[in-house]
Amino acid sequence: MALLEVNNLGKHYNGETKVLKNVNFEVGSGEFVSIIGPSGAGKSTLLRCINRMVEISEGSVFIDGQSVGGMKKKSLRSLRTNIGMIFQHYNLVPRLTVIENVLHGRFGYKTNLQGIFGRFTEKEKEKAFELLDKLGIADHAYKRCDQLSGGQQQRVGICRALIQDPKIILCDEPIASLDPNSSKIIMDYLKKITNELGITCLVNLHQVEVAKAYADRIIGLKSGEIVFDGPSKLLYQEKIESIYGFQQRELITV
Ligand SMILES: Nc1ncnc2c1ncn2[C@@H]1O[C@H](COP(=O)(O)OP(=O)(O)OP(=O)(O)O)[C@@H](O)[C@H]1O
Repeated sequence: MALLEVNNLGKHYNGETKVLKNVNFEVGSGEFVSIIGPSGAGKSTLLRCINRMVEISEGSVFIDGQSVGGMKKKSLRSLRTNIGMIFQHYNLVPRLTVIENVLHGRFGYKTNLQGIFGRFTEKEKEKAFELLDKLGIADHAYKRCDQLSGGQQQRVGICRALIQDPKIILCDEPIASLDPNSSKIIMDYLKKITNELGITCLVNLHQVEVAKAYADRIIGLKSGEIVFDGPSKLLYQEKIESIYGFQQRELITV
């Protein structure tokens, strides 16, 4: 059984034009898949449907055999402990420290009261330090997050996702705000997570050349439809141009 199954997924916002149309694919454990496509193709919406940050309009999404669409609040909260999220703008709490932000990744396992009072076990704190150390930012543990560079903040985002013990990590343009050096560090870590921990990574990317360099498999979206799904090495220039259109040719260097 695939870890993620997306069946005939359709999505419209407010009953208007369909943003996703009949999207079908499966992703197995430990796969590193990149989703590419022009602006507005529906990449973010697809990730949001998978963890139900937005409601699914048609079709179904299964994670580990559980249907995401039909879930009540409590089951959804429990399911989401399996899904790490990494965002373009990090989504950290800027005035809190690095370590506090990482520990936020454990909220899904806490009662509301434990969460409010920030009650974390020694084991959780040790794990948080261990992760920060692995990502090379343990020295910053007690700094406020807004004192860190973008690349460092994204590493905090990765630690926050990992401390959840997720089965899958959804990354929505994780390097769109970063310079090339920081982007490489982040992509290397994401790849490492998949290779060493067997965690599935689904990564939305604008940069086709990065997707080709890192992903085993690429899914190309255009106007809400899958127009390519296959090994990265089979995504040829012609297909890339048909996904993005000729006018954007200069933006795509492969
Ligand atoms: N909350 C919303 N309400 C209404 N329309 C939305 C909403 N979110 C996205 N859309 C529309 O859905 C379409 C797909 O948007 P989405 O953000 O999923 O695309 P994307 O491929 O991730 O784009 P980008 O690469 O620019 O982030 C766009 O036309 C967008 O305007």
